[in-house]
Amino acid sequence: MTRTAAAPFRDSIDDGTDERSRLGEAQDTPHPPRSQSRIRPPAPILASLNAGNDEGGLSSSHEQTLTPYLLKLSLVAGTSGLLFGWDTGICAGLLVAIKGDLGHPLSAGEQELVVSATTVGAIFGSLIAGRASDYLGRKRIILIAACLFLLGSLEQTASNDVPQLVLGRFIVGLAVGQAAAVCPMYLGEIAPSSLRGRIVGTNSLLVTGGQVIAYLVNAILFPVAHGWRWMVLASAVPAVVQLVGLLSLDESPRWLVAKGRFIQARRVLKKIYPGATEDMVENEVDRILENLKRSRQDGLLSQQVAATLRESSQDRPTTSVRRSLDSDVAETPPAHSSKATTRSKWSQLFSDPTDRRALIIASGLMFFQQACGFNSIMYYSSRLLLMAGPPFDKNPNGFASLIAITNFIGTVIAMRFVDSWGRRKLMLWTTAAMSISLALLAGSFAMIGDVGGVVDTTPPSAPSSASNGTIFPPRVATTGPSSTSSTSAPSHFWPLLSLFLMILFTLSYALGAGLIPWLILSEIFPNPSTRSLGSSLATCANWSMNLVWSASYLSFVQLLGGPAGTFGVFSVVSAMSWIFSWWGIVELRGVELEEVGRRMQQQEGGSVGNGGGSARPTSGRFANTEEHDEERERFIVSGEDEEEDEEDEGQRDVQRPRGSAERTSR
Ligand SMILES: O[C@H]1[C@H](O)[C@@H](O)[C@H](O)[C@@H](O)[C@H]1O
Repeated sequence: MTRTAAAPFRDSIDDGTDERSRLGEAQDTPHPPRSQSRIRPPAPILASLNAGNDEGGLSSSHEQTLTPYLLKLSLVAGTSGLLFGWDTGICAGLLVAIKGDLGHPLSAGEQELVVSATTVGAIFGSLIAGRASDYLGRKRIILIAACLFLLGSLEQTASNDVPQLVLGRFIVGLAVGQAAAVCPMYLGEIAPSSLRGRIVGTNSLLVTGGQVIAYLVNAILFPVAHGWRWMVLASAVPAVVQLVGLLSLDESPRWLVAKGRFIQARRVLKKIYPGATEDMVENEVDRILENLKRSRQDGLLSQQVAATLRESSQDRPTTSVRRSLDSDVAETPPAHSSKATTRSKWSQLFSDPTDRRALIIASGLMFFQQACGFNSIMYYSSRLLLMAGPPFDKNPNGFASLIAITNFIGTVIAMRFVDSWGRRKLMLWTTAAMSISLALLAGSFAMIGDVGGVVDTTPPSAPSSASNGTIFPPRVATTGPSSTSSTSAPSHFWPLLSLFLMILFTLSYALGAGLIPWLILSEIFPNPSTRSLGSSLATCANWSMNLVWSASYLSFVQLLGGPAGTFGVFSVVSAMSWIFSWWGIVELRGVELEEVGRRMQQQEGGSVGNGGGSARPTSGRFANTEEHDEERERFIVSGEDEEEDEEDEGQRDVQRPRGSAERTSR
C-alpha cells in the first residue's frame, strides 16, 4: 500500500516532531537536527529558507514579491474596504446635506437612526459572514457584499422618506459588516506570510482612502441642490467596478483545499508562487491539509471538516472517493450535520485554549480600536474644531479633512513597516503615543475653556456644520486662560495646538490601532475551521463598540461638560489598550497560517508541536499512527475538484500529494 505522506498526520505534541514526520520517519527514529528535519528544497530556495523564517512552508521557503497577480487580488477584494470607508465617511456629509428633502429637516433622533442603521447592519452582516463564508466561499461573500453595496446605494438614492433611507443605510451596513469580516480573512489566506501585512493592509488602506474620497465628495457636492443623492449614488461606481473585477478573482486556496478542490487550489497556489515547482505546490497543499487534519484530531472540528467535505461532494456522489469520504463522516448524523457543525465550531472556539485565546486577542483589539474614540474624532472633527473656535470657525470642514487625510497617510506608512517591525512593536509604540496625545488634547481643550457646555440638537443649516448629528455652537470668545475677557478676540494658540494634537493622535492611531487589529484578525485563528467564526465575532465586537460611541458620544460630551473630559477618558482607554496589547499580541510577522497555533503555544510557554490547533495529546480513534495514515489517505483521495473533475478526469491525482508520495512508501 502506498503511503502518501502519511507521516505529517502523526501526532506531534513535542517540538520538532512534525518536521520529522514530514520526512516520513518513524517516530522512534532519533530526532534529527532541526536543519535536516525537513524536505530539501532546491538550493536557491534553501538559501532563502536558511536565511529567514524557520517554518518551512512554501511561503517561507520562497522569495516572494508583490506580483501583479497578488496586487490584483488585493485590489479587487480590497474594493470592499474602499466601499466600507466610503459608505461610513459619506454619512457625515449626508446628514447635513439632506436638509428638508425627505419631507422635513431630520430630527436628532432621525439622524441617530440613519447613522446607527449602518452600524446595526454591520453587526448583523459580520455575524452572518463567518458561517456563510465557510459554506459559500470567501469570494461569494465578497460578491454578495458588492451586490448589497450597490443595492443599498440605489435604495438610498431613491428614498423619499426617512424609513426608506434607513433601509438603504441598513443594507449598506450588512455589506460593510460582511466585507469587514471576510476581506481581511481572504487576504490573509491568499497572502504569502512575508507579505501578509502589506496585503491585508491594502484593505485598511482602501478603507481610509474611501473615507478621504467620501469627505471630498461631501465637500464638492454640498453646495449642489439634492447633492446628497449624488453622494450616495457615487458609491455605486466602485461597487460596479468591483463586480466586474470579481469575475477574475480566485478563491482562497485554503478554502479550496478544505472543500477538496485540489486542482483549483494548486492552480491558485501556482499563480501566487509563480516560481514554485510542482512539488513545492504539492507540499503546500499538503501543509494546508495537514493543518485541517490536525484540527480534525481535536474532536469537534473533525466533524466540521468532514461535514464540509461531505457537502462539497454531495453534488457528484459517484466515485469510490465519495464512498470513502462518506464512511469517514458516518459519525456525524446527516440530519443534524449543519447544527452539529455550528455547535462544534462554537464549542471549539470557546473550549480550545489556543482558539479561545485567539478570540480574546482579536476581539479585544477590535474592541479597543473603537473604544479609543477614534471614530468620534473622525465623525465629529468639524464640530470639535467649530467648538475650538477661530481660526476654524470659517471652514471647519477643510481642517477636518486633514484628519481623514492623515489617517490615510498613516496607513500607507504603517503598511511599509508592519512586516519589518512586526505587529507588536508597532502597536505598543503607537498606542502609547495615542494615549499621550489624547491626554495632551484633553489639556488643550480644557485650556480653550467652556466651549461645549451646550449641545444644540438643531438640524444644521450651514455648509460649515457638516458632521453626523448634533451640532455644537461655535466658540466666539474664550473664558480660558488664553483670554482675559469674554468679549476679547480668542487666542488661536490652543485651537491650533488642539488640531495639531488631533492630527498626532490620528497618525498614531493609523500607524497601529487602525491597521493591526484587522491584520491580527486575519492571521491569529490557528484552526481553519473556526477562523471564519472567530473573525465574525471579533468584527462584531468592533461594530458593537462603534455603535456604543456613535450612539452616545454627544451625550457623553454633554455629561462631561465638553470634549476635554471625553479625551481624558479616551486617553485612559488607550492606556488600557496598551496593557491589553502588551499582554495579548503574539508576533506573527512572517509566520505561515499553518504555523500560527504552534507559535501561540510557544509564546504561552506550553507544549509545542501542533501547528494547527491545540497541542492536546492525541487519544481515542486518532491515537494510532497507522490510523492517522489511513485517515489521511481517505482525506486525500477525496480530493476531487467538483467543478473540474470531468475535464481533469485523466489527470486527476488521486494520490494527491505527489511530492509526498515520492518521498514515502510503505
Ligand atoms: O480600521 C478602520 C479605519 O481605521 C477607519 O478609519 C475607521 O473608521 C474604522 O472604524 C476602522 O475599523
